[in-house]
Amino acid sequence: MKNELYPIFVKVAELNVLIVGGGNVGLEKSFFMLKSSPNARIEIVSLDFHEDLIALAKKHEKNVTLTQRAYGTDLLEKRHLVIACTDNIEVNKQVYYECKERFTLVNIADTPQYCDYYLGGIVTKGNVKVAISTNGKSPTMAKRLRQLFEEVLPEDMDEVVQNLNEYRKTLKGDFEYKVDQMNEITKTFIEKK
Ligand SMILES: C[C@@]1(CC(=O)O)c2cc3[nH]c(cc4nc(cc5[nH]c(cc(n2)[C@H]1CCC(=O)O)[C@@](C)(CC(=O)O)[C@@H]5CCC(=O)O)C(CC(=O)O)=C4CCC(=O)O)c(CCC(=O)O)c3CC(=O)O
Ligand SMILES: NC(=O)C1=CN([C@@H]2O[C@H](COP(=O)(O)OP(=O)(O)OC[C@H]3O[C@@H](n4cnc5c(N)ncnc54)[C@H](O)[C@@H]3O)[C@@H](O)[C@H]2O)C=CC1
Repeated sequence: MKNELYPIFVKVAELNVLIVGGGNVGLEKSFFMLKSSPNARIEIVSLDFHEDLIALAKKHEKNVTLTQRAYGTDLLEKRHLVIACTDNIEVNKQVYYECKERFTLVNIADTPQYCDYYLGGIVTKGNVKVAISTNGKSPTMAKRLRQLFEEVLPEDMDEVVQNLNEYRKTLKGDFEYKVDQMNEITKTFIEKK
């Protein structure tokens, strides 16, 4: 079997994200989304909130709001992405079906059959980001791979891409010439020692 998921890099700071459920799982999902995207615009709705989630929301108070109430369909209005992780399976399923009706992308955390998309392991080095998925087969391995890439991707990775961006601006010539030049100077990166 091969992973056929299609990764895209979404500007969550410009979208409306709803998370339903503010317990352990809600905390984990919010934590990793905010680690990758500190300006993600998120509303978290829950009957009650994990204390670490309250602290996390405070740290990101510009863009993260906590709303204490039960899930209701009205919450889906104007949402791009929804994640549900309540401890009530019926509520999670309701969120899933109501999102599907609206063509809103939905993830019922930790329940692959109720996900339009999966959250991945994410490594960020400045402008460079690597996202990892095991096709839902082993989230623990996604975490381990994330930790591995955090170690092995060089710290100066960001400097390299910044310099390439600057260098490209100095090039005169048509698009094809620029592509050739950019490929030429980055060739050694993949050459075997
Ligand atoms: C399908 C997916 C759907 C989704 O949630 O998006 C999903 C599903 C499930 N997670 C479960 C549990 C755990 N999840 C983690 C951790 C992470 N899970 C994440 C993503 C995903 N989890 C999606 C697939 C991603 C892919 O394609 O690989 C990460 C990468 C991203 C994130 O959560 O933001 C984040 C690591 C972040 C990081 O460290 O970088 C750990 C590890 C730990 O906590 O140490 C455990 C405990 C170990 C265990 O139980 O196996 C269970 C079992 C629940 C049960 O017991 O019933 C299911 C259901 C199932 O596997 O069937
Ligand atoms: N904690 C874990 O690591 C794992 C949890 N799960 C499952 O994931 C689900 C969530 O787990 P936890 O986050 O640990 O549970 P939790 O009990 O810590 O959090 C659930 C949250 O959902 C909220 N909630 C319940 N009904 C609601 C409603 N109608 N509207 C809005 N919010 C509502 C509660 O107020 C609570 O904050 C559970 O079904 C659990 O069995 C699965 C695998 C691992």
